[in-house]
Parts: sequence; structure tokens; C-alpha cells
Amino acid sequence: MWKLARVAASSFRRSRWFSTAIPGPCIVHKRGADILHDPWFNKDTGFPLTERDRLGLRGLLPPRVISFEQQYARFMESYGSLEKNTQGQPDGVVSLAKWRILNRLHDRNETLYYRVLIDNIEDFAPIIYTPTVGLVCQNYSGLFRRPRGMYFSAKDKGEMMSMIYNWPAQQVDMIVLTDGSRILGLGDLGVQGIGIPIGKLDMYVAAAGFNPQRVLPVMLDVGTNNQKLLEDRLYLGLRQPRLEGEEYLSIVDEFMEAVFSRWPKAVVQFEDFQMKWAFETLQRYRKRFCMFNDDIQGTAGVALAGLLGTVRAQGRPLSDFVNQKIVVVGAGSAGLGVLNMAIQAVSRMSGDNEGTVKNQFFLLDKDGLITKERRNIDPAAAPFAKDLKDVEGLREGASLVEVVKKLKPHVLLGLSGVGGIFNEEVLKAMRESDSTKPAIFAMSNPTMNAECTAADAFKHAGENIVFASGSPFKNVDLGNGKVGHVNQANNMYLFPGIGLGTLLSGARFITDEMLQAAAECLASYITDEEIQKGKLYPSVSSIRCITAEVGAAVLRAAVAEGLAEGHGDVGPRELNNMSKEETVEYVSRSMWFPVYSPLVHEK
Ligand SMILES: NC(=O)c1ccc[n+]([C@@H]2O[C@H](COP(=O)([O-])OP(=O)(O)OC[C@H]3O[C@@H](n4cnc5c(N)ncnc54)[C@H](O)[C@@H]3O)[C@@H](O)[C@H]2O)c1
Ligand SMILES: O=C(O)C[C@H](O)C(=O)O
Ligand SMILES: [Mg+2]
Repeated sequence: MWKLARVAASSFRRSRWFSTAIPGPCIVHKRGADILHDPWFNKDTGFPLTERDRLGLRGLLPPRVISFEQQYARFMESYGSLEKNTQGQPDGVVSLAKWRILNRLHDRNETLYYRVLIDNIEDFAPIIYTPTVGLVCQNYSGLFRRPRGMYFSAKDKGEMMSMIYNWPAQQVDMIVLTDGSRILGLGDLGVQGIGIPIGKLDMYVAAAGFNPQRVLPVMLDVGTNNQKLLEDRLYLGLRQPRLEGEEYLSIVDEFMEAVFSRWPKAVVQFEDFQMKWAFETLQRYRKRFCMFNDDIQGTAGVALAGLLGTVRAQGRPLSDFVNQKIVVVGAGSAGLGVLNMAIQAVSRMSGDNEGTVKNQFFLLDKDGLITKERRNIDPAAAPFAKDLKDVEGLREGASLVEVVKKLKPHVLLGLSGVGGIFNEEVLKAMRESDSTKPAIFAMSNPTMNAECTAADAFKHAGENIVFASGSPFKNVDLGNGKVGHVNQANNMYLFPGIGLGTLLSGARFITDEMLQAAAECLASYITDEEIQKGKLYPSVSSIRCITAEVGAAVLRAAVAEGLAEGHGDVGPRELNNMSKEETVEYVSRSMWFPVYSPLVHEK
């Protein structure tokens, strides 16, 4: 236990994001106990005596003042005890216990919460984000203690323009919005899906340095089609079937108008919407508002960076991407997003138009290989349907194993939400891949929904593969001192940088060029040496550095397109004059970092 506290305390001091400058004051409009109950301002036992006097806190706290470092070490010690005391208990129980202790800190003292999160991001991301956040959403109505974020329901129609003013912060920079209809691979979780925007925004604070007082998680509760939830007496959402058609869209329209009328410069991320609404809302709003869909666009960039990495892993030049055979399993918002972006990349590399470059990509959904013979094909999937003459020996609806055996693809990429569909037979078939280093991406979340485990991938497809999963797995011990490296192919590598770069650019909307710049930046982040070790993505522990680079790439793309209007004191001319290095420096400097600021009371 002592050891853990020591480790924690030393990582606290080492944090490279710590600024030695005296933090500027923070204006607070409350006094006394109200401050202690506000996690934005609360310092617990850390209030200096002079501040206790100024803010009417004297006598409301035990007399001794505990330093931030000591508070940090104390929390890490409790966390360490919890780890020890829950040893041997089922994974879900342990993860939820860890989530609870972190959540309690989040609700009490945000400065300390974000500091421990930033310094220990590799250990804590799996708790506050994927995969534990999935379990939290499934159990949300029972776990609910305090509200976080805002809830707009179908019953609020006509009220949203005024409701938005109920949010206490003057300024909001980043909003993550869901309607709960496709939470990870867990389906429709209705109002319980609020856990996802909360987790994503925690990553925005930890990875991109958004000020937690300027982020807003939002749930649009338009009902649920999940019968179990509708019958659950504890369920906290509207007990009605989901709104559809124009009724649904009018709710989202009203919300978007309300948000941008109060905070015209905010960035909105759409998250975990079922496919039909994911695509429809993206088309509807992307030219009107500053928004993007993370599942379609963030995922695509992360997958593309990984796909380019697999070309390098084979010792081939990037231009060889155009010759890779890629099988995408899952024709939903994520799978189609990946295909669209990958095809754009091939078309740029080869100079051919998009229509002629689709041949290397193969798409399967729940009914197997999608060909032009498919009846009632989804219009979004139609452009990727294969002509039967281009897939000789395969039929409409061919199974995954048939497809892999026949095509011997370089890459097998799963975004199906179905756990285990890369079974032993499929993985063994990947041994015959035409690639010298076959790639397996089991990108579905959470862990139970991954198309295969890391251990199975290395066991059945061979030690020579490169492997990536959406949720974290431990590296695999291959024996004889060899290690099968596990990459986490998760959109968390991009969305924080997309959000921050966009905000700082002041662009009014997010273009394909900005997203492409983000993906290319991530792809180039990893060195050849790392690639040789099977690494396609950098370590999560360096997520702030990655985000600074990605954010700068997005910002520069906005400048290049003439979209940058600037942010705060930094106008378009200054942005335009910044070199690449200066832009990275500017983005890094703009990141909020958790330290206790002197609180100044103003009526
Ligand atoms: N790693 C990441 O960063 C990341 C990002 C986005 C989504 N995801 C994950 O991807 C999954 C899918 O997300 P989505 O938004 O595309 O969902 P979606 O519901 O829009 O699409 C799912 C697709 O999978 C297909 N499918 C279902 N069963 C199948 C089967 N047995 N074989 C082949 N295909 C099958 C469906 O037909 C559909 O086309 C989810 O688990 C989600 O968590 C991961
Ligand atoms: O939330 C994640 O971990 C990634 C992605 O957005 C998903 O929907 O699975
Ligand atoms: Mg998502």
C-alpha cells in the first residue's frame, strides 16, 4: 500500500503538463457550504486558511490543511486498498467498485479527480471509459445518485430554448450528445446511455485539456424500444417507444437550435446513435452547425491510421495501401464510415476516382457478404456492394469463413458488435492471408462484444499477426520471451484532438479535410521501430501529446481551408502565421490542467 502511494506521489510530481506558474484566480459566486458542495470549486481539506476566512469556510472543515499532493496520495492509497480487497472477485464487480470510487471523487472534487485521471490515464481509462462505462450504462438506473449533464426529453418540446439556460456555466465549449439508441455494442439503453457522453467528456478533459466547467454531456430521451427497460420499475427514462420520423427530427432540431443560440461557438459530438439517425443527422447538420459524428468519422480516422500502419508493418511503402484486400465485418455507422474514409484515401493515393477503387474492399453484415444481388439493400451500404463477377467463387450472403478462405485478405476488420464472430475457423483461415503480416482488428466494444480476444487471435491466426481491439486487452505472452502486442484501436485517439483543434480554429463546421488531417497525423505519429514491434498506435499514456499533435493538424487544416475565425484573443491572422511547431505549442498551452486556483468571491 505504501509503495502504491509513493508511486502515485512521484507520478504526481513528474506530470509534464504541470505548470510551475502560479495559477490564475477563479471567480466564484457562492460562499460557505455551497462551495464545499460544488465539485467545480471544492478543494476539501485543501482550502488554505486565508481562503477559508475569505469564503466563509472557517469551522466547516477540520482544522488541518492537507496539500493537493497529500490528497492525491491518499486517494491513490484508497484505490490501492480497493484493488487489494476485491482481488478474486468477478471482473464486473471489481470494475464497478473502481468506477464508484472514481465517480464519488468526480462528484466531490473535480480538480483532484481530473488530476488522478490524467496522471493514471492508462489504468483509469478502462474504468471511466470503455469497457466499464458499458456496464455502468447497463446498470445506470440503479447506480444513479447525482445527475450529471442535461436531459432533454420528448416531453420538453417547445421548452428547450429556455431550458438550455438552466445549465449553470456561462460558456460551454464541447458537448457530447446521445439518444441512447446504440450504446457500444449493447443496443438501445435509453436514458441510461448518458454514461457515454460523460465518459467521452472525461476523455476530453484528460486528453485534450478541456476545462471541465465548459463541457456538457447531454441525453436526448425520445423513449426506448428496449422492452426490458420499459418494464423495469427503476428505469429513469421516458416509458414510451422511441419517437420516429419527423417527430424525432424535430426534437433534435430544437435541441441544436437551442445549443447554438446560447453558445454559438460550441462543438457538438454526436455519439452512439443508431445507424439511420447517425447518418441522417450528420447530413442534416454538418453544414449548418459545428458538429461531427464520432462513430462514423472519429472511428474512420483511427481505423485508417491503423490500416496504414499495417502496410508499414509488412515493410511496404504506404502507396501499397491500394493493393491491400480488406474485409470489413459490420455495415453499420462505424463500418461504413471506415470504408468511406479508406476509399477516399486510396483514391487520393492512386489518383483514381472513388468509383474505381472499391475493388479491394469487401463488406459483410449480419446476412453475410453484401453483393449487388442483395434485396432491400441499405442505401448507405449499396455503394460497397460487390459485383458477383468481381468475387468469383463467392455468392451473395457468403459467410465470413467462406469469404476469408476465398479472398485470403490482408486485413480483417470487425465493427459488427458481435462478440466472438472471428471464431477459431475464421482466425485459422487468416493464416493463409496473402499478407506477410495479416492484421486483425476486433474493434467492437465493450470487451464481450469484441469479434475475438487477443489471446485467440494470436493462438489461431499465428504469432505473426498485428492485432488491435476497440477495448483494451493485455499483451499476449507467446512464450520464449516473445510478446504479442495488443493495440487499442479506439476513436479516443482522435475525437479529443478533433474537438480541440476545431474549437481553437473557430471554424463554423468540420470538413472532411480537417478529419483527414487528424487521421494522417495519428498515422504518422508511430515510428518504424514501433511498427516493427507490432505497434500501430501510441500508448494511451501519451494521449495528451497525441491530442496536441492531432488538434494542431485539425487547426492547420481549418486555416488552410480559410475556415479559421480564431478563438479568444488569437485571431485568424495569428493562426495563419503560426508554424506547425508553434501551432502544436499553442494547442498544448491552451489545455486546462488541474491545479487548485485561488478562489475569489464575486456577488
Ligand atoms: N473501436 C472503436 O473506436 C469503435 C467505434 C465505433 C463503433 N465501435 C463498435 O462497433 C460496433 C458497431 O457499431 P455501429 O455503430 O457500426 O453499429 P450498427 O448497429 O450501426 O452496425 C452493426 C453492423 O453489424 C452487422 N452485424 C450484426 N451481426 C453481424 C454478424 N453476425 N456478422 C456480420 N455483421 C453483423 C449489422 O448488420 C450492422 O451492419 C459496436 O460494438 C461499437 O461499440 C467501435
Ligand atoms: O466508446 C467507445 O469506446 C468507442 C466507440 O465510440 C463505440 O461506440 O464503441
Ligand atoms: Mg461510440
